[in-house]
Amino acid sequence: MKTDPKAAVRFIDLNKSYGAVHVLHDINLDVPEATTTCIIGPSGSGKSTLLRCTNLLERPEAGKIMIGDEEATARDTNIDKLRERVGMVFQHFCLFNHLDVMDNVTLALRKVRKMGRAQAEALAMEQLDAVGLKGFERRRPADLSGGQQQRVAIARSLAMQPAIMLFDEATSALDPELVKGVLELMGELAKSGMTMIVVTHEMRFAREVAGRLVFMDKGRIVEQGPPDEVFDQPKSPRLQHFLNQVL
Ligand SMILES: Nc1ncnc2c1ncn2[C@@H]1O[C@H](COP(=O)(O)OP(=O)(O)OP(=O)(O)O)[C@@H](O)[C@H]1O
Repeated sequence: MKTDPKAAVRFIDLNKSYGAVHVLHDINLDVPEATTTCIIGPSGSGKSTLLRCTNLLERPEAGKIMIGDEEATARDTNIDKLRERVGMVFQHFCLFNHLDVMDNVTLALRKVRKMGRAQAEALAMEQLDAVGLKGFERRRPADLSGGQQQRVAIARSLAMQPAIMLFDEATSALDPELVKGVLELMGELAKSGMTMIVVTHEMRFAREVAGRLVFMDKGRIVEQGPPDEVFDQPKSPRLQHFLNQVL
């Protein structure tokens, strides 16, 4: 296989099943550094599963995932350390509703990183400021809009200073008027040089922000390349059919 020497994440012959259902088939993919790789494809094609394997929320039963020079799928991987390096933002935010914004953002810094409260809060303030939520520190998630909750989730991930960020349909649960702001924030993060893998149904975002686009169908990577090429010159009938439906 031809490999990218600067790959931040490398999936090698990855296979994943849920019981008898084989969901990922022989995935081979290099995710370049400092680039946004968008994964698109029909519902149930395995996009989220691939993302969730990347930080071991799911364990593949065959194949390897390399994060830089380290094999994430090795038996002795320290999962906390892996998730410090590989942050993840979910569709449904996954905030702790009984904690305020500041405590949501600082929790992992204090419990996983063992950082003192003052230092953790200073770091959290920087990130809350960066996502436009300065002044919201003492609010509870229930008192925020969905877009603001998603910004808290992004700030929480960024506070851990990850090398790679995973976004799993981060705007799918938002009211339409709140989608734009979160996509803009993700776009800024991409421009800043963060390595990102983004599962999305937002085709405009994928075209404008992605450096690389990956089309999955039925658990396989069917096509990949620069967004303009994938959108404008789809080779496979499956991608052509998908684009006809979503564009
Ligand atoms: N925890 C699970 N247990 C059993 N089957 C699962 C589980 N998670 C996902 N699946 C199945 O695996 C397949 C791939 O699901 P996945 O969520 O990865 O697809 P997707 O492309 O992200 O879909 P969507 O765009 O709808 O989110 C689907 O058939 C789904 O039903």
